[in-house]
Parts: sequence; structure tokens; C-alpha cells
Amino acid sequence: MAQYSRISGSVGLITLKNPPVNALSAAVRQGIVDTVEKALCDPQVKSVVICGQDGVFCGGADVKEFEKSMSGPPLIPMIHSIECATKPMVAAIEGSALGGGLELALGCHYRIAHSKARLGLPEVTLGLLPAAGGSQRLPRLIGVPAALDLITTGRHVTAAEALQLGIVDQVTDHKTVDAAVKFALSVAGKPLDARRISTYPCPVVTDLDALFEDVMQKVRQSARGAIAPIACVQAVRAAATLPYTRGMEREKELMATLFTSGQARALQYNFFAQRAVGKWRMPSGARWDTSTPRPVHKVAVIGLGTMGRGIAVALAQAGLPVVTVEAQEKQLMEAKRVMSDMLKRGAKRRGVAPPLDKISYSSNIQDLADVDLVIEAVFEDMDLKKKVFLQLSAVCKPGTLLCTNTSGLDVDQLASQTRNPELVVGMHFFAPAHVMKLLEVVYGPRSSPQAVATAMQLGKKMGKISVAVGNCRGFVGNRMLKLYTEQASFLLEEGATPDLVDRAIEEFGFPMGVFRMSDLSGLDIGWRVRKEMKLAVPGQSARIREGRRYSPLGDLLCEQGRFGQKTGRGWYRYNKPGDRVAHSDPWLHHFLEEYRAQHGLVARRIDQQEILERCLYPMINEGFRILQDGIAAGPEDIDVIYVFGYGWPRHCGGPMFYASMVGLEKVLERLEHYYQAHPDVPYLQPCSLLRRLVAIGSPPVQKWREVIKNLHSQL
Ligand SMILES: CC/C=C/CC(=O)SCCNC(=O)CCNC(=O)[C@H](O)C(C)(C)COP(=O)(O)OP(=O)(O)OC[C@H]1O[C@@H](n2cnc3c(N)ncnc32)[C@H](O)[C@@H]1OP(=O)(O)O
Repeated sequence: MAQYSRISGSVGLITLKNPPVNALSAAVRQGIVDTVEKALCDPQVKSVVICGQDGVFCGGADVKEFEKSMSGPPLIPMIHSIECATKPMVAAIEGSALGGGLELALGCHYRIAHSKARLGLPEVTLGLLPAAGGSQRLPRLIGVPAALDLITTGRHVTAAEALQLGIVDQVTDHKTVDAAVKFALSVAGKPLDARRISTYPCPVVTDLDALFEDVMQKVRQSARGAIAPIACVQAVRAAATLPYTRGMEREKELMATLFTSGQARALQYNFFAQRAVGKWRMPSGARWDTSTPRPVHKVAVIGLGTMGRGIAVALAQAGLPVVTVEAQEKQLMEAKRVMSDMLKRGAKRRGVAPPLDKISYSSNIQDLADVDLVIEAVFEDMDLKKKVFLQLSAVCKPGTLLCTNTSGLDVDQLASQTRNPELVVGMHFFAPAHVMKLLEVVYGPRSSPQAVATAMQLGKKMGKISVAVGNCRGFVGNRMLKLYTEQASFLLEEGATPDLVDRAIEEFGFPMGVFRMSDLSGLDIGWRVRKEMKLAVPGQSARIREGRRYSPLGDLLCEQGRFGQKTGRGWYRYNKPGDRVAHSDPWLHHFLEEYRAQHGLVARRIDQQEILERCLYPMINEGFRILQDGIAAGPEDIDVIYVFGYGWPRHCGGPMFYASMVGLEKVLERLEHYYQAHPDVPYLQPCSLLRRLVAIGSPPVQKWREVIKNLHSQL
């Protein structure tokens, strides 16, 4: 809806009303058309201000409407009629002006923004392009290079940057509507021809071809198979080379392809999935909206290795006072130096003062007596962590929340070391912790809803996308990842090479293949865990362990000191230890040949399709088991974890969404096929939830929660 009123005698005020973000639903568009007409017909009105209610200008098109057939007035003629209006139209921008919201503002003759407003054309992040004239007007207004940057990345700019770029005419710290009304009064009756952006010539660019070639190359590289960024470049090129009306035709044509694409569906699903995970629920029935977080004023991090440092920096950057404790004096001093540098670099990037005074450093655990929440980030060793939890339980004041940063250890075992197991949760950060967006908040069987709510809220404050998950080995992310890496090793045994597997995975859209990733994180980490589990036994190369297929390849490399990048050798060869450029390694190929010969394995040709199916489908199958076990509340949780923590290409939605796009029947059929071929790999056996979903006609991913709920209620 849009509301119309007249203020200050001669200013028509149009207020968009569609909480929470005033999205341009059919009703809002109709409201705008009607109220603009009213304002233009009102002889008392000399100028018009358009604003949004409750401090938000407009969050753009209503994404929920994209699945339905479009009704109501279309955006393009609506914005065109605003631009053609004979009375000055002024956009009063508070909060956000995004996508169609900014396109609406670009149709106005003037734009006044509040200093805290954010503006942008984020359509590319939804698999689309700004197709209500945004791709044609923005380059005309701010020039081709700046428009390309904004449109291909979808990044939001601050009001200050918008002013600098020329997107807005004025920025105010006061009431935006008041400032806009004052401005509207001042421009009433002034000529408007020079204010209609669509009539501007696109600013000339010297060597246009070179610019677009360069941008296209960069976009192709970073898009990793996503089609929308490429279409965005093509649309801006149309703005730079064609008259406005022909550019609009090109914009429409490109949008038509994107709008119905699977990638757009995946990205829009992911947008809502990110919001859905905030509405967490536990199997006990506890939920985000009925659990009150405890206040957290002061936090502690214990253990200043790589993870602890990143976590403490992220906390300080979120404005929280942090006490850090590291028992080894030398490590403490080194951490202080490194963390200060991290804070300074981050502050420089963000143009703020480094929050150095937020962090205090200590080697004495007694200094944690008055904190509200502790994040333990010591070495990933259960006995060590148990010892620390025992100490924390004795030192910390009653009611302190004790969190463990672990990538997969049993949170409940740690809880059992404390007086208040209900106050213990896992907080699984991803490295580097001050950069990576994902946080798995792990609740054990005794974690209280309040503890979960507190950790989730802290994650949000730190700018993380937090997902609440149940306690099991590896939680959600690493539990699934284990099968992916194991299948990749099996493929090497059967005839593939690391290069071949990685190429297939990278072409699918992951930033890094499985072996390159393993070299980066260090092969020794998994080796240590396998040794602790008595799975890896030095000198042994048996391929069946604990009654199932096992690939000792990673262990054998570790026995040779090949730990990956840090030792200059791993699945690949590096020019020197610590180098990042992976080279195919003839030694490794020869080693694989010898290994196959030793075990009587005959190498066969393995194609890209099989690599993808073997690596991805077992992960997906495990995802179904995780849903069935109630470890994740819904497919959205798994997909968000994979997109933000493991580099799953966002334009493929996440593993569970991808499965629904491929077709559950096909996934089931391929798993059955691979299980038959490899009966010694039990996890290839299709999960019963997958079978059930196929049996009831493969409902869309948005319906799976209902099926899971019914399944659980039958148990
Ligand atoms: C014809 C095709 C034309 C396409 C052009 C377009 O305009 S495409 C849409 C472009 N717009 C965007 O991509 C903006 C998306 N929204 C946001 O980035 C953020 O929501 C926000 C506007 C910056 C506000 O952020 P905040 O953190 O304050 O709130 P939430 O993100 O939690 O959102 C609150 C609820 O509003 C829902 N929502 C937000 N934007 C839209 C939208 N454009 N359409 C529909 N719904 C939207 C969001 O899902 C939240 O809903 P809940 O039910 O409360 O979870």
C-alpha cells in the first residue's frame, strides 16, 4: 500500500507501507501508481516526496512474489511515469533503498538520504539484474566503472559513498522526510529536463572494449559458474553503447533468461534460508521466539592459537570487552602482537579506530572470574578441553555460559565436567574466525534454550550467520564433509588423480577442490584424529578397517611428512613450504600407481559426472540422515552451513536444495547404484528419509520440514 497526504501546503507526501521493509508488492505498486496520479492532479501540490514508513525507504521487489504469476502494475512504466512527471519528485531515503527501491529513487528527480541509509542494487545476489531501468540509469548517473562495480557485486553503499558517487543529492543527519520536504519546496517550479536520468548520455569511457573485456574476465573468474554477474555486465554494456530505449530492451531480454533460471531460484531460496536459520528450534520444542538470551557484557577467550585469536578479534570488532587467557607466556606475547595487527588492518579497511583497548591479555585463568561468557579455544583434544572446563567451572561466577570452539568433539562430555551442564554449548567457528561468516551453535542434550539463545545472539552481534545444530561427531558440516573427502580418496584408488577430482569440483563452483583444500588445512589434522580413533596405524595399508572400506592414502602421505602447503608437499607439490600455488606432482602419480599395483587395483577412466556424484551424493545422503536424526531442524540449516562455511556455490543453493533441483529420484537411483557397486561403504545406502520423500512424490525442499515432523511424530 501507499498512503497519500499533503504537507507544508504544497508538498504531496507518498508513504510506502508494507512492513517490515516496504517491499514493492503488487499492492504497493498499485498504491504508488494511484498516489502519484493523485499528487499530479492536485493543483495545490507543487512537488512530491516519496518515503517509506518506519524508517525504511524500500527493500526492493517483493521476492516472495517471484514464484507467483506477476499481478499489479509493472515496475518499469511506474518508474517511467515518475520520471516523466511535471512536478519535482524527491525520494526521502531512510534505512535501505535496495533493488527496485533504489530503481524507484533513480526514477525520482532528486534523492535525499539519511546519513545511516544504505543503498544498492543487490539483484545479482538473487540471480537477477536491476531490470526496472537500474542497469540503464545508474551508469548514466555515476559512470560505467562505478555502476559496474555496484551492479556486478550487489554491494550496499553508505549514504556518504552514495553522495560521493553522485547517487544522492544531499545527506542529512536529521529527519529525512523534513529535509526532503524542505528540499521539495525549494525546487518547486524549477525545470526538470536536466533531472531525468534516462535522458542523460552515458559518460564516455576511453577504450570501452578493453574495460568490458577486463571486467568480464574478472567477473567470470569470481562468478564460478554464476550467470547473473555476466548478464549484469552485458546489461551495463548496453547502457554504455545503446540509446536508453534499446538498452531497456536488452535489459528486459537478459532479465527474461535470468528470472526463470534454476540459479535465481537457488539464490532466492538461499536468501530466505539465511533468515530461516535465525528462527531456530530444538527437538525439545524450545524456539528462538520463546527463549530469552542472557545479557553478555564481558566475554573471555581461552587459548590463543589461530582460532582463539580470530574469535577474540571478531568479539572486539563487535564492540565487546574481551579477556584473553593463554597459559604460555611466549604464545601470549606473540598473540598480542598478531591480534593488534589484525585489529589495525580491519579498522583501516572499515575506516574506524582499532578497538585495541577492548582486549586484555592474561596468563591467569583466575582473571575470568567476572565474565558472562567464555569461549574455550584450546587445542582440539578432549582430555585437554575437559581439564579446562573443570577449571572454568571452578573459576567463573555462577551463571557464566561456557562455550567450546570445537569442530566436532562431544559437547555433552565437556558439559559433564561442569556444575551447570545446561550452561554449556558448542560454538564452532570457521577459520579465519574473524572473516568467515558461519557459526555452528551446538546444543547438547542438557544445553538450556537460554544458553542456545545467548550463543545465537552473540553470533549475530559478531556479524555471523549462526545455525543451531544438535550434538554429534562433526556436527552438521564436518559430519557431511568426512564422506566427501573419503569418496575423493576412493576415487584416487580407482584411477583418478587429485587434479582430475579438484577440476571437477572447482568447475561445479567450489572455490577450491577437495585435495587443494586438504593441502591448505593440513593433512596432519585428520591423521591425528584417525590415529586417536585407532583407525590410522602407522605402517599399515589395509583397505578394510572396522569392517568397512578405508583409504589409507592420506595416512601414507603423512607418514612421509607430506602435510600439505606447510611442508611444501601434500596431494600437490609446492615450490617451498608455505607456498600457495599447487603444482601437479609426478611423485604423487607414481605413488598412486604403486599403491594400486600393491593392492591389485586396476585404474579405470573416471569422468566428471562420476566424480561429482561420488563426492556430492553421499554428502547429501548424510544430510538426509542429519535431518532424520533431528541434528538439523530443516534443509535450510544444512544449506546455509554449506554455502557459508564450506564454499558450496551459492547459485546451487546448498546440498539439499541442489538435490531437489537434480531430482530426488535421480539422487536415490545413483546412490543405490553406487551402494551396489561398493557394498563395503555403508553410508552409500540411501537414507530412509530420502526414500520416503521420493515415495510421496519428491515434494519441494520448502515442504520437507513437514515430512520430517510427521516422520518424527510417528516414531
Ligand atoms: C521484477 C524483478 C525485480 C527485481 C528487483 C528487486 O528489487 S529484487 C529485490 C532486491 N532487494 C533485496 O535484495 C533486498 C533484500 N533484503 C535485504 O537485504 C534485507 O532484508 C534488508 C532490506 C537490508 C533489511 O535487513 P534486516 O536485517 O533489517 O531484515 P531481514 O533481512 O531480516 O528482513 C526482514 C524480513 O523482511 C523480509 N524481506 C526482506 N527483503 C525482502 C524483499 N525484498 N522481499 C520480500 N521479503 C523481504 C525478510 O525475508 C524477513 O522476513 P521474515 O519473515 O521476518 O524472516
